[in-house]
Amino acid sequence: MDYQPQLVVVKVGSNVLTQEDGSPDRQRMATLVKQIGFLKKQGIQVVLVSSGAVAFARNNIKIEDKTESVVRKQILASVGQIDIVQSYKELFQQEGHQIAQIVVTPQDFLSRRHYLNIKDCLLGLINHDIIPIINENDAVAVTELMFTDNDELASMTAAMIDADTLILLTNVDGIYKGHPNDPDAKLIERVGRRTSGVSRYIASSKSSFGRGGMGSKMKMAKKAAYLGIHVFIANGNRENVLLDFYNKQLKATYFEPESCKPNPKKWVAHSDNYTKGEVIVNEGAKEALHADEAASLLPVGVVGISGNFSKGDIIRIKDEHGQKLGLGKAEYGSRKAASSVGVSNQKPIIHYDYLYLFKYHTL
Ligand SMILES: Nc1ncnc2c1ncn2[C@@H]1O[C@H](COP(=O)(O)OP(=O)(O)O)[C@@H](O)[C@H]1O
Ligand SMILES: N[C@@H](CCC(=O)OP(=O)(O)O)C(=O)O
Repeated sequence: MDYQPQLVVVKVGSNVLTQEDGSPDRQRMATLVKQIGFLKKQGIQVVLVSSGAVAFARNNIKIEDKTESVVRKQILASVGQIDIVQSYKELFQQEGHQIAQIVVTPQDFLSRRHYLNIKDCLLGLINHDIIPIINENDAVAVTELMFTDNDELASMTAAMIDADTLILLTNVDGIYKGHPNDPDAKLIERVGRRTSGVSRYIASSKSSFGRGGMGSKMKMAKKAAYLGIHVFIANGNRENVLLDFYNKQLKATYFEPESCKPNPKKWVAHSDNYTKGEVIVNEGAKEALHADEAASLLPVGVVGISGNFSKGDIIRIKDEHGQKLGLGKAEYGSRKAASSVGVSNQKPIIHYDYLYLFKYHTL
């Protein structure tokens, strides 16, 4: 953990920003803003991914009982987002910082070009010393068009801007070997490349306003660490959580980063829900992909193609038993791919730099 952070993505969960009765916890928000101000004074750039839009509006507006749940959420989020950003604006202003609001949907990450547009915008803001505050555009992102939660959005953002650190702030100190309310449950302090069996400790229970739960936090943390990012799951309700991070005294579950991966691989890794087609591979290809040596996927190991995809689209890789193995960017479209199934001496259908295997984030 001995490194000097320079670009940090901090994600704040709804629970950190709300009191037990569900009302906004502006005191907590102020404490976090002050600490982000401190990090910035030390020369560390910070991007904030903040939940809380729904939670900030929940106690403020009365919605008719008959309102459909999706519309209810849309109303709450679009009202609450103003409040949350207004509060951040006032608090950051007191610390002498300017902020910018970015609201996104998963579709914004779909094409490489659009992805790079968001990246340019974020880096532009950072280079002008403005703190970007990101949230999902909950007013339009509904049902299957949503991020799993803001942990996914934060992990995507950290990978996109090549951040060195991702801090996921929630209402517990990290992942426990048991339920966090159980006094005998021990905190898992470090997760490395070879750590396994963590998922068995994850209970499906969520904090009262959380969306994805600890399972999604863990998956995203592991993915980001594989891509080369230092990841901490820590307790945003602890008074000095970000100062402790700076002083290397943070109580947290820390995910050790592996070697930093090229940016295109980071994009592919987060495209799980947006695939346009599938390639089915045989056992030999599966072994080659899972070997320690880096390997691209060649048509000779492909036994089937499905879906209608074009060059540049993200496709899913499955084995012959239907098990999902990973993702990659198609080097050619489905028609050409289908004609080269099983043929040797062909150019890769997925190049290694654009390949992501799910084995990297299972724990
Ligand atoms: N093994 C575990 N260790 C820690 N927390 C866990 C574990 N299993 C489930 N949880 C739950 O995960 C919750 C945090 O996830 P979530 O509700 O999504 O928070 P957030 O709103 O901060 O994103 C904790 O409040 C806790 O109840
Ligand atoms: N975008 C939503 C939060 C969604 C979400 O992922 O919440 P959380 O699990 O608390 O980080 C909002 O601002 O209310």
